[in-house]
Amino acid sequence: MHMQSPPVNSLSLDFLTELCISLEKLEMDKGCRGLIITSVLSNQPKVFSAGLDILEMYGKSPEHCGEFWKVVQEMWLKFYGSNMGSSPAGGCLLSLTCDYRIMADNPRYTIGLNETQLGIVAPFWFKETMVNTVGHRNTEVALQLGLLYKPAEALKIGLVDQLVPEDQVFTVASQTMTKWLTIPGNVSVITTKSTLNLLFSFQLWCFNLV
Ligand SMILES: CCCCC/C=C\C/C=C\C=C\CC(=O)SCCNC(=O)CCNC(=O)[C@H](O)C(C)(C)COP(=O)(O)OP(=O)(O)OC[C@H]1O[C@@H](n2cnc3c(N)ncnc32)[C@H](O)[C@@H]1OP(=O)(O)O
Repeated sequence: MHMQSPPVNSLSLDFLTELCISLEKLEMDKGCRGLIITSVLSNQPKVFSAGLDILEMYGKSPEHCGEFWKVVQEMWLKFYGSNMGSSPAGGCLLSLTCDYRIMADNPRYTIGLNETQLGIVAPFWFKETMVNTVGHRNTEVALQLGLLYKPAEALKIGLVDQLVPEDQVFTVASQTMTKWLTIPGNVSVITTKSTLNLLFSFQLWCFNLV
C-alpha cells in the first residue's frame, strides 16, 4: 500500500477513513496474507507520515473530534508491516503497529513519540505499544523527553528492525515479507499474535477502548 497524501501523509479524518476501508477490504480478501505499507511522497527526504493531522485537533466540533479519535483507534488495531522515512508521533504509532519495521538509513529521518515536545500527552495505548516494542526503560526515556531517534539510534533500542539504503527499502521489504509468508497457515500466526497481545487487549477492554 502506497501512502500518498501530500505534503506529509498527515493522518486526517479523510485519510484515516480511506486507510481503514482499504485495510478492511484486504482483511476480507482471502488471497492477502501480508501488507507492506510505504510512502510514495515525492519530497526528499521522504516522510513516512507526519502523524496525526494537527489541523484535525484544533477548532473542530466535539462530534468531529469524536469521529477523528475513533478512526485513529481503528487504524491502530489493523496494521501489519511497513517501511519508512520520517515518522514522528502518530507516524511512529502507525509503524509500531506493524510486525516488522524497515527504515531507510538516512540520518535526516527520525522516528519516535515526540508528543511531550509538542506539549501533549501520548495516550496510554501509544505508550503501551512502544513498551511492547522497546521495553519499559527505553519508553520512559523516549516519552518523557519526547525523543525523535535517528535510524542508527532507533535500531539500537529496537524501535526499528532493520536499516537499509534508501533505494533498497522496498526490495528488502518484499524479501522480508516473502520470508514471513513461508510460515504455514494463517491460523497459527494469528493465534500466536493474539497470544502475544493478550494482556494488552485485556487492558484496552478494561479502558473500554475495544
Ligand atoms: C480530536 C481529538 C484528539 C484528542 C487528542 C488527544 C490526545 C492525543 C495526544 C497526542 C497525540 C499525538 C499524535 C500526533 O501524531 S500529533 C502530530 C505530531 N506530528 C509532528 O510533530 C510532526 C510535525 N512535522 C514535522 O516534524 C515535519 O513536518 C516533518 C518531519 C514530518 C516533515 O518535514 P518537512 O521539512 O519535509 O516538511 P515541513 O515543511 O515541516 O511541512 C510541510 C507541510 O506539512 C505540514 N505539516 C507537517 N506536519 C503536519 C501534521 N502533523 N499535521 C498537519 N500538517 C502538517 C506543515 O505545516 C507544512 O505545511 P505548509 O506550511 O506547507 O502549509
